Order: sequence, then C-alpha cells, then structure tokens
Amino acid sequence: MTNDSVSIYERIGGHDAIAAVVDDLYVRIMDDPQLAGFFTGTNLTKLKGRQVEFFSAALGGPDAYDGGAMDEVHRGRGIEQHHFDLVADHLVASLKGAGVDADTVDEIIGVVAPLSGAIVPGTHT
Ligand code: HEM
Repeated sequence: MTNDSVSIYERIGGHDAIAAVVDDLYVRIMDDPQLAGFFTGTNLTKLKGRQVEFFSAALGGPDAYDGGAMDEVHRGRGIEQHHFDLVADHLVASLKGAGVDADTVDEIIGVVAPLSGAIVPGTHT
C-alpha cells in the first residue's frame, strides 16, 4: 500500500502542492466563524509561509522549519480540542480538494493529530 522509500512530501507533489493546500486551508479557516477570530492581527502571509515549512518538514520534505515550538506559539490563545478538530477537518477537505488519495490523507492526519498534545493546553502535562 504505502511506499516507504518515497516520503509523503514527494508523493503529494512537494513544495508547490503543500503551498496550494496551505493557501486553501487558510481560506477555509478564515471562512469559519469558530476559527477566524484566533487570527485577528495575524500576518497571514507570514503564517502561511511558516505553515508550508512546518508541513514540509513534518512530511519528510527538505524545507527547514524556522518557526517557534508548537506549544509556545499556541499557548494562551484559548485553543480547545474542538478548535483543533475543526482545523484538522479543514485540512482533510483541503487535501482531498487537491486530489490527495484517501490513504495518504489518513497518513497525514496520523502525523498531525498527535500535535494536539502541544497545541491544546491541558491535554498533556
Ligand atoms: C494542525 C495543527 C496545527 C499546526 C500544524 C499549526 C502550526 C502553526 C505554525 C507553524 C505556526 C507559526 C509559528 C511561528 O510563526 O513561529 C502557527 C501559529 C499560529 N496558530 Fe497554529 N497550528 C495548528 C493548529 C492551530 C489551531 C487549532 C489554532 C486555533 C484555532 C491555531 C492558531 C494559530 C495562531 C493564532 C498562530 C499565531 C499567529 C500569529 O503569529 O499571529 N493553530 N501554527
């Protein structure tokens, strides 16, 4: 089923594909009344650049991630598990919209889901 010698990053089309997914993801997030308020005052262009680096690095690509640690950048923002789940659902929709197959979407969510431990306060010590 999966080809372990080829990274998820390469399989979904590399940097450009991830940049397109991240663009679409933030359209969906900013369109979601439960999420948009978290990004008031955020420089979205900069955030999207960081997010592309983050996903690329997490999915086996060559990009270096230069941003902050997940717990530090999300701390004190009132992010709850249901907000995290909404973002994950939007990510699934963006990936499917970009033509990523269902097995690969599941693999990517398997990489992203454990991040809730750092992003949602109170789910870890
Ligand atoms: C899939 C899970 C998530 C990942 C991989 C992720 C990743 C990131 C990254 C890479 C940054 C940039 C850090 C930096 O600039 O140093 C960031 C910032 C941020 N994220 Fe997330 N995030 C996730 C979930 C969420 C959720 C659920 C929320 C809120 C609903 C959220 C809200 C924010 C905000 C408000 C910022 C800061 C923007 C600013 O600097 O003004 N993130 N995130």
